[in-house]
Amino acid sequence: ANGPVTLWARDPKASAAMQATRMNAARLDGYTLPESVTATSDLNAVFQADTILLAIPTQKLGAWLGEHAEKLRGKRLVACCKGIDQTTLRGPVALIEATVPDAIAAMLTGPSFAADIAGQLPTALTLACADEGEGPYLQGCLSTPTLRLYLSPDVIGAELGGALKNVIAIACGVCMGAGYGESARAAVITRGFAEMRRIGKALGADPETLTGLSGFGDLALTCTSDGSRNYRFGQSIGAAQDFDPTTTVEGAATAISVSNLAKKHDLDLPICTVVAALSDGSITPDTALATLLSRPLRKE
Ligand SMILES: NC(=O)C1=CN([C@@H]2O[C@H](COP(=O)(O)OP(=O)(O)OC[C@H]3O[C@@H](n4cnc5c(N)ncnc54)[C@H](OP(=O)(O)O)[C@@H]3O)[C@@H](O)[C@H]2O)C=CC1
Ligand SMILES: O=C(CO)COP(=O)(O)O
Repeated sequence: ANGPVTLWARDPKASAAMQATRMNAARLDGYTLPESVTATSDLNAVFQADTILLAIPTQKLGAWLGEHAEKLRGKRLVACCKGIDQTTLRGPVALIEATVPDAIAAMLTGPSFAADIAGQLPTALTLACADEGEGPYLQGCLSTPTLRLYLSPDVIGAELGGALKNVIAIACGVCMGAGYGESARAAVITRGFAEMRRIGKALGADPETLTGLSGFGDLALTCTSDGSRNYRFGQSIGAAQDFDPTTTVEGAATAISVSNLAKKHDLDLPICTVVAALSDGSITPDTALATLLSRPLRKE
């Protein structure tokens, strides 16, 4: 809405259809693109911009950045994806910093279904940027009358909140799909949030960030709504139903990254660990439940 904006998609047919129909029928049907948006599959149009929002799924982001690193030098690169890369155990901002070191890296994250933003429903997000000069600029140019951005310097906390809430959302979906009940789901949200804070502490996040929109806020949305693909993926595991394998479910891959982070930093992360095993089908929901309930009793 604050365009002009170029919307790049790798598929020329998809971008041509978007430009012609002003709709993205495959990904976000029913919403009209603002006039200020031009869809293209020409990467040179992207490289002409000074500010680029990256909405490629996290597991694909590192390779894309590596391929185009030279052209991205000095740009403002705002990551919109939520996950932890399995190969490097880095979040999206850390991937940018490692691949394009002289870019200005930022993270846009928080509770926001794409359809809600496209429908101009009121939404509040975190814009995290460690650069004190560029953060307020990005906050200003990406805010709209219905999209309210809160600025944070804590990119590590913002990355972790968005990545980890997807893992906990899968656990909540399993809980509801298997019929374990809403009290159990509340326990998973709360103890999952404890795991998020534990990881945050180990990796140097500001604890306040995880209580904000990018952590608690997104956890609240994603763990309670079947608008979330991660939650629906969990529901399908819980109910032993099929799930469309082409759907983007960031939490499944991120759960494996988190299990590896747990080993690396010697962290006790029981919910994230069972989500990794549930996602690849190596344990059943009942085994996951028994594993969690048989742990030694402890202080809260
Ligand atoms: N949808 C939502 O409500 C929200 C999503 N996010 C985050 O945004 C990120 C993307 O999710 P979302 O847009 O919903 O996912 P979708 O599955 O709807 O779209 C993914 C897009 O990424 C493209 N893509 C995939 N791999 C590559 C690649 N290697 N190179 C270039 N483009 C690629 C796909 O292209 P193609 O069509 O050609 O496959 C597609 O256009 C995720 O991290 C998600 O967590 C964050 C907040 C809200
Ligand atoms: O991140 C999101 C909402 O904030 C979207 O969640 P899903 O990826 O689970 O659909």
